[in-house]
Amino acid sequence: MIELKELVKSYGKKLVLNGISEKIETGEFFVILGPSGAGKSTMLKVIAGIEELDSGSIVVDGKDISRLPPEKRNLAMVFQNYALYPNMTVFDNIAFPLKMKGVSRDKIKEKVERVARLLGIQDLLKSNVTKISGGQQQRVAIARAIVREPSFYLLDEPLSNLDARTRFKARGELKRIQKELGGTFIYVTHDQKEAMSLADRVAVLHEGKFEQVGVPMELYEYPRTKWVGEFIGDFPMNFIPGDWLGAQGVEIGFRPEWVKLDGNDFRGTVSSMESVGEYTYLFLDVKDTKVIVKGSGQFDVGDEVSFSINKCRRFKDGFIVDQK
Ligand SMILES: Nc1ncnc2c1ncn2[C@@H]1O[C@H](COP(=O)(O)OP(=O)(O)OP(=O)(O)O)[C@@H](O)[C@H]1O
Repeated sequence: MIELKELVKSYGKKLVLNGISEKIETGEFFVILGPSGAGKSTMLKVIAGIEELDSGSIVVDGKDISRLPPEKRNLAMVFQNYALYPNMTVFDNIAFPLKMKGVSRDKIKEKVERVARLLGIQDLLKSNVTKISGGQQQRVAIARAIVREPSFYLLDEPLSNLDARTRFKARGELKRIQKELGGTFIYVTHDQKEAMSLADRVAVLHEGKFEQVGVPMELYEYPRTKWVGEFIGDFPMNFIPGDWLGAQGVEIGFRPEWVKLDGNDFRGTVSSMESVGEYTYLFLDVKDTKVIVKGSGQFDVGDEVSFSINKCRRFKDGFIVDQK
């Protein structure tokens, strides 16, 4: 288990991590999600020991590693740009950390071949790393991290250089590899889709704190704050004054698909639209508020649409009131 205890980190006057605590289970795929500049990379750097904490501690399997230098922390880090050694073969890249440790040649061969098989790159071992695709390079980077058998892994948006389709495939692969390894992954991304599809649990980083930590469905269904409701989802959660539905002193939050079109509670005018396959997201002006609803069929800007809300959550002072 990895315990993050009251992590605080600032750069000059800028407080980036403002007392973060969480326990990450062994074998968990833990994703830290936040917008650009939220402090995700900083979080990984303090765990890795590349940046020093102002205060707080990191305890791994009961041992405080916070004051250890990076190389003594027994973790592996995979970055956005894989930083592979360009003039070496795939084999030599993967073997590199083992050579540094003085592992014997036979043992290196055995280990490299094993991780290469795990990642499906066994046929590329003799290739130069600059002559393989981005997706393959990414696997080499992961193989190089895995081969050291670290106690856990830190991944900083490792899929962000891949095109959308390869990325989708790579996510599935990564999840499979993680399960096969039984490794603990701490993975940071600003892409909520990626977070939702990979994570056992997601931590939403906002203003130096984990604003919510939970399984993906929980974050989607019961966002702890309005901010999380707007941040998670292909489209933000809608918010309307409670009194529209007869509820005083609260705001009502609902997802675009939690409505029934042609229902008779509200009317709105289509101001724009976005088609996603067979569905269309309609951006409506309803009274003085913007509301997004999901529909199917033909619509035009300027159309009048009526709808009712099937499911909703109540929020007070920015926080959810309804419990699961
Ligand atoms: N070495 C540094 N010196 C000063 N400020 C820094 C340093 N590194 C990061 N920051 C600042 O700390 C904040 C958090 O940066 P960080 O890179 O951790 O964010 P991030 O969530 O990873 O962003 P992104 O998704 O854009 O990579 C930013 O405001 C950034 O400008």
